[in-house]
Amino acid sequence: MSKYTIVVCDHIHESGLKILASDPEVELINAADEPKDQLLEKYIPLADVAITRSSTDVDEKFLARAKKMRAIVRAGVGVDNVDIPGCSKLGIVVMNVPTANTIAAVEMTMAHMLACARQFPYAHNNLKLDRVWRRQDWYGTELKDKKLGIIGFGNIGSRVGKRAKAFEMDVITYDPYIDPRKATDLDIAYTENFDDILACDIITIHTPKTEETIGMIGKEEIAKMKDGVILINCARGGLYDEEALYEGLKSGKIAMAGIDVFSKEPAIDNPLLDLNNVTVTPHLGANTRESQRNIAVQAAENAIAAAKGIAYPNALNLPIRENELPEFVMPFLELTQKIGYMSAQVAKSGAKAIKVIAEGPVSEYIDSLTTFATVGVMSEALADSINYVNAEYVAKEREIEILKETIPEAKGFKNLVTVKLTTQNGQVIRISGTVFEEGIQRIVDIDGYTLDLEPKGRMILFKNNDEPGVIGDVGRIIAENGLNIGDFRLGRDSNGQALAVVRVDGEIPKKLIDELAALPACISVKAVSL
Ligand SMILES: NC(=O)C1=CN([C@@H]2O[C@H](COP(=O)(O)OP(=O)(O)OC[C@H]3O[C@@H](n4cnc5c(N)ncnc54)[C@H](O)[C@@H]3O)[C@@H](O)[C@H]2O)C=CC1
Ligand SMILES: O=C(O)CCC(=O)C(=O)O
Repeated sequence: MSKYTIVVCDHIHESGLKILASDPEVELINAADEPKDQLLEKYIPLADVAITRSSTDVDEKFLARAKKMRAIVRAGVGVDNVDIPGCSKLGIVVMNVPTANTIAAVEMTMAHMLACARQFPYAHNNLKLDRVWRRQDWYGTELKDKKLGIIGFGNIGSRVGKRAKAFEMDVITYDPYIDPRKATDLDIAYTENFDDILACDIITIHTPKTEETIGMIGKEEIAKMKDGVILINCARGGLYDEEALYEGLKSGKIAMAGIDVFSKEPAIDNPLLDLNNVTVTPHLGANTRESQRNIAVQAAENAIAAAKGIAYPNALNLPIRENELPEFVMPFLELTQKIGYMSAQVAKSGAKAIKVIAEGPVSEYIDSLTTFATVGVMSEALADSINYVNAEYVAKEREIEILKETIPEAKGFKNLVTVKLTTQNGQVIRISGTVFEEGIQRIVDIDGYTLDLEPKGRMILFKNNDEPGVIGDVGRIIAENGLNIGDFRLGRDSNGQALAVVRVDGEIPKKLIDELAALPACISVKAVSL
C-alpha cells in the first residue's frame, strides 16, 4: 500500500509527531532540524502534506518544489508567511490551527505589559547580573486606571481586554470588522476613531499582518501619542513600523515597548535590541506546553485528514466553508458539479464558456455553485488535477469565460440551477436541475427537453426524430449488447424530436454507441457516466 507522506517542516510538540508516526497509512518525515535548503531540495517534493510554523516561508521557492502537495497545515494562526494565492493556483489547500494558541499569546501580551510597566527585565538584570540593589532606580507604573487601547478585537485581542479589565484598566478597542457589542458587552469601549487609540497610555495590537495593517503605527501616529506611552506587539513584526518605533523609544516619547515579533526573524541583529527600554522575546507568543500540545495534535489530525482527502478543517482558500452553509445548499452544490460533468461529457469538446444560472434562494450561493460547476466541467478533461481551490485559476489560464446569473424569485421550481456550457466549436449544452425538500436531486431539463432524471450511473442520451419504432430499436440494440436497462426517461419537443435518457447497468461499449448512431432516426447519441 502506498503511503501518504507528511513532512513536518518546523518543530512541533511530540504529541503531534506521535499521532503522525502511528498512522499506518502515513509516512512521516520530521525535517524540523534540516537546513531550509535541504528541506526544500529533498523533502518538499515528496510531501503530500506539509506542516509548517512561522520559521518556514511558503513562498515561490517552496511552491516550486511542492510537486505533489495537496495541503499545507500552518500549525498556528498567522498565515502572512504563506503565499495563499500561489497555493490556490497549484490546488494546494491552506489550513491553519486558529485558536489553539490563543491563551498563550494573550498571556504573553499580559507578561510584556507588566514587564514594561515595571521594567522587569532591567531590574532583574541589575540585581542578578550586576549585583546592584538600588530600589530607588526602579519606579514602575500601575496598570490600574490606565487606559489600554487594543487594536484588533478577535480571539486574542478580546481576551487581552478581559484580563485588562481584571486589572481595573480602562479599555477601548478599534476593530472595524466586529460588531461593537462584542466589546461593549464586556464593558469595553468601542471606537471607530483611531485617534482614540493613539490617546491611550498603553497600546497593544492583535490584528493579522495584511496590506492594511502593515505599518499601522508609524511616525505620524507615534507623534500623536502621549509622552511616555507603552507599546506592545505580540502579533506580527512590521505592524508597528520598526524604524519609527526605534526613534520613538530612543527619544523617550515611547517609555517602553514589549516586543515578541519582528519584521525579519530570527531578529538577532535588530536595532531594537540595542535599546534599554524594550522587553523582547524571540516570537514566543505561542510557546506554552499547553498550546504547543494542542496545536500539534490538531495540526497532525488535520494533516492526516487532508492527506487522505477526508476533510480540510480550517481551510483558508476553499471557496466554501461547509459549516457556514445552510443545510439545503450542499446537495445543490453536488448536483451542480454533476451537471457540469455531464455537460462536458455530452459536449466532448473544450469549454469556451461556463454559465451558471441560479434561481430561487439558492441563488445567494452563486459563487460556490459556479466553482462546483467549473470543477464538474473541467474534471472531464483534467480529472484529479482540478479541484475547488484551483478551478478558478485553471479556467482563467485556459481562457474559459465564467459567467453567473442570479434570479432571486424562481418560477416553477422553488430553486433551480442551470449550467450552460458553450464549447470551442460553438456547441451549447444546457442542463438544469433541482433538489426537492427531502434532499432528492433531479435533472429536470436537458437542452429544452423536460425530464425527471436521477443524476447517477451510466446513461445513454439518445436524441432522435420522434417516429414510431425507434424506442423498440434502441431497447433491442442495448439488449443485444448484453446490458440491462435500469431506467428510461423520455422528453419530447414540439418540433418532432425527442430525447431518451436510458440508464444501463454496465459499462457502455463504443460498439453500442455506433450501432445506435447508425439508426436512421438518430440525431445524436452520447454516453454519460456520473
Ligand atoms: N506571537 C505569537 O506567537 C502569536 C501571534 N499571533 C498573531 O496574532 C494575530 C491575531 O490572532 P487572533 O486574535 O487569533 O486572530 P483573529 O482573527 O481572531 O483576530 C484578528 C482581529 O483583527 C481584526 N482586524 C483585521 N484588520 C484590522 C484592522 N485593519 N484594524 C483593526 N482590526 C483589524 C479582525 O477584525 C479580527 O477581529 C494573528 O494574525 C497572528 O499574526 C497569533 C498567535 C500567536
Ligand atoms: O509558533 C509559531 O509558529 C508562531 C505562532 C504564531 O505566530 C501564530 O500562530 O500566528
